[in-house]
Amino acid sequence: MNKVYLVGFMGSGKSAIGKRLSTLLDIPFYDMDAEIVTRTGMTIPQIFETYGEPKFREMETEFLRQFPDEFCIIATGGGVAMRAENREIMRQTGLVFYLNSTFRDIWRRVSTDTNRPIVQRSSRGDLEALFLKRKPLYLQSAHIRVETTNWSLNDITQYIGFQVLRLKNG
Ligand SMILES: Nc1ncnc2c1ncn2[C@@H]1O[C@H](COP(=O)(O)OP(=O)(O)O)[C@@H](O)[C@H]1O
Ligand SMILES: O=C(O)C1=C[C@@H](OP(=O)(O)O)[C@@H](O)[C@H](O)C1
Ligand SMILES: [Mg+2]
Repeated sequence: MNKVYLVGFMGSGKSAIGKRLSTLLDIPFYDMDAEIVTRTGMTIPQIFETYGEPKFREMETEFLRQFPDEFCIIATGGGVAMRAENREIMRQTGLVFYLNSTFRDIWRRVSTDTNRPIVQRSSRGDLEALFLKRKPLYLQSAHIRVETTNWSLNDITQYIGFQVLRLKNG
């Protein structure tokens, strides 16, 4: 096990926890969205608008395929665990944590965000349907499920850090 992957729906805390976890464990952190933004020189909404969602999904898979072998934290985007190839790469190259949140928390966090094109084009009902549809695939991709409701970012970070050290050294 080398990489630590965080998966889960938009707003479940993957990026925020990934960053904290990287500080706690003193290992590098990569946010897949931020990496794709840097590589393309475009924002996520611009990529969706210019090239379309399928091309963005291809960029995500390409990122996973080419990423070097190193002990690091990777915050995935919320759609990454939907592709079988992505799930396979993640499970074979690392330990996958699913951050499980309630839809109520998710909606509170993301509904006004303009940087998530899927939120922009969805009603609350549409987004909740997507949340329910995706959940089984997050579960399929993950080695460990983390319940985040009523937990602070620091609590969740400490818990995942403890599990990583336990599994890496054990
Ligand atoms: N457990 C939590 N407690 C408090 N705030 C949270 C929690 N999880 C996420 N957040 C906040 O919700 C927002 C979205 O989180 P983010 O890390 O961007 O999610 P993701 O990368 O999974 O889409 C951020 O402002 C983050 O700080
Ligand atoms: O769930 C999704 O399909 C997406 C989630 C986003 O990442 P976060 O989960 O970090 O918001 C980003 O990759 C893009 O807007 C698509
Ligand atoms: Mg994120």
